Amino acid sequence: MVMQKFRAAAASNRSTLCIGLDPDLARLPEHLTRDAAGIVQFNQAIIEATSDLVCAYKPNIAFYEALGSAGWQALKQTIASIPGHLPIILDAKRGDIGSTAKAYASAAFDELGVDAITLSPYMGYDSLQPFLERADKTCFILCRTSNPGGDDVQNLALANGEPLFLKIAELVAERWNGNQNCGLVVGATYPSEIATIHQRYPELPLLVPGVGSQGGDIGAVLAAAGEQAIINLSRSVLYASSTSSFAEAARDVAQRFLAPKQALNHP
Ligand SMILES: O=c1ccn([C@@H]2O[C@H](COP(=O)(O)O)[C@@H](O)[C@H]2O)c(=O)[nH]1
Repeated sequence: MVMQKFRAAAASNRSTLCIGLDPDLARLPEHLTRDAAGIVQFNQAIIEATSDLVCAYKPNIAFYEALGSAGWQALKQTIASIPGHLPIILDAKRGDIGSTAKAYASAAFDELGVDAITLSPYMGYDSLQPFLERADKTCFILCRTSNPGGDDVQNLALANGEPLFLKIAELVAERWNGNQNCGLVVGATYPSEIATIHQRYPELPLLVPGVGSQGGDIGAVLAAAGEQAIINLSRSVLYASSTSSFAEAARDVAQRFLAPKQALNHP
């Protein structure tokens, strides 16, 4: 079961930090080439500098797809550079009719070989089934996303007065998690919603983006969900410096993230 891989990495590094590998050509350090080769060098330096501080890495597929086939190769090289004991979450937000979902699942789990993926629930069970059936992989399903526009849909009130995102959490916890391989994506920008979700479904791991660049607060997330929160930082770590010491700067940010957390665990 792949959640064991997350737990083992979190325990050995004493960390629930996930670093998002979202390489933006325009923000690469000045000395690197602004192409797929530059991205691989950049990612490898970030991974080398931080692999003892994280419980996972999360490449967002958009940044690689934007470069066409060279980007796909850069993604594969990045994945190959991540130490095998650290889980890789592909942030792809997939979800489509069953036959297409099957191809998406094969691309992620067989071709790329990642451990986990993000999924959109809005086409329902059959659109997720090819992912959920893979008991050795973890599926993080969008529930309450970090962006302000998430309100437009996720906060719509159902007949019982509750917001739609709570129904998504219920579906995941009570119907889609037969293989015990589901988690939820919940934005750090909504800590009280995280607390509600965590209180109702304490067994579900939570992937929490939105800290740092989007304004979410680590302390509030930890108070809301504690050890169940895998907290993602992307831009605030990756672009801590644009100089040749960018990897050291990234490490510093990651260490600063860990400091209050370790204090929490080991008072
Ligand atoms: O609700 C969501 C779901 C996914 N994301 C993704 O996480 C990272 C966040 O990057 P930062 O630079 O730390 O803001 C990025 O890949 C998003 O696409 C999210 O932000 N919110």
